[in-house]
Amino acid sequence: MALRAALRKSCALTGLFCQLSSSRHGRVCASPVLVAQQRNSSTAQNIKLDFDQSTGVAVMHMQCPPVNALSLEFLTEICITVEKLEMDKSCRGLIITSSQPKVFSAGLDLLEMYETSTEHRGEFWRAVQEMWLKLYSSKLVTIAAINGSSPAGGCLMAMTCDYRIMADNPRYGIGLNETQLGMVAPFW
Ligand SMILES: CCCCCCCC/C=C\C/C=C/C(=O)SCCNC(=O)CCNC(=O)[C@H](O)C(C)(C)COP(=O)(O)OP(=O)(O)OC[C@H]1O[C@@H](n2cnc3c(N)ncnc32)[C@H](O)[C@@H]1OP(=O)(O)O
Repeated sequence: MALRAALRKSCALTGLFCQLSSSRHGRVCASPVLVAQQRNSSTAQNIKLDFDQSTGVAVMHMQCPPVNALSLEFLTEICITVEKLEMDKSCRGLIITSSQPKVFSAGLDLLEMYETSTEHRGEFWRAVQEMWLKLYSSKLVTIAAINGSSPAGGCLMAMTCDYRIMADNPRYGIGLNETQLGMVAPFW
């Protein structure tokens, strides 16, 4: 709550918060095709991007059903979207939120690690690393608007943003729980 109050006082971020409730004024950006093709991935189907050029604020709605699990494809889409926004000089802030009910992101897609090849897992973990490094080092002001549960990789994603705001609902959990799955994140 203190964070939210502090942020509300910040003139620089006023536009970003307005965007949370006014994305209908935004325009939808083109799909990030280029890098997707380089990576042999499909275009962004799991992200709805509202970008209001008058405020310079983009809202990335994650809509990868059912729970925004971070698959290789979805991680790639997220990275490409951030890259494209960073290349747009009129963009200064990014809000990341979820279109899925009750879940911000369920974290890494467990199916990417189950009975997949060593090579695939290598590519997957590189994409994980790239996602959080890209967000963490972004020149954009980044805000995670956490409107649902956000375990493990979902929490990581939120942590790498500059600010986090979480819906006040006791049913929504957030934290680094991956060790409970016997999972230790690799070094980077
Ligand atoms: C600043 C740098 C610091 C570095 C720190 C390092 C941090 C470590 C980095 C990475 C490690 C991260 C590892 C992971 O993320 S592993 C994944 C961990 N995630 C979980 O354990 C979440 C498990 N899921 C849940 O708890 C719940 O599903 C829920 C709360 C997200 C949603 O609950 P609910 O609405 O009740 O839905 P369901 O449980 O019924 O699920 C619906 C559907 O979705 C499937 N599903 C859920 N989670 C995942 C997932 N992670 N991957 C793939 N699929 C998932 C679930 O199986 C259901 O499928 P269905 O039966 O076919 O319908």
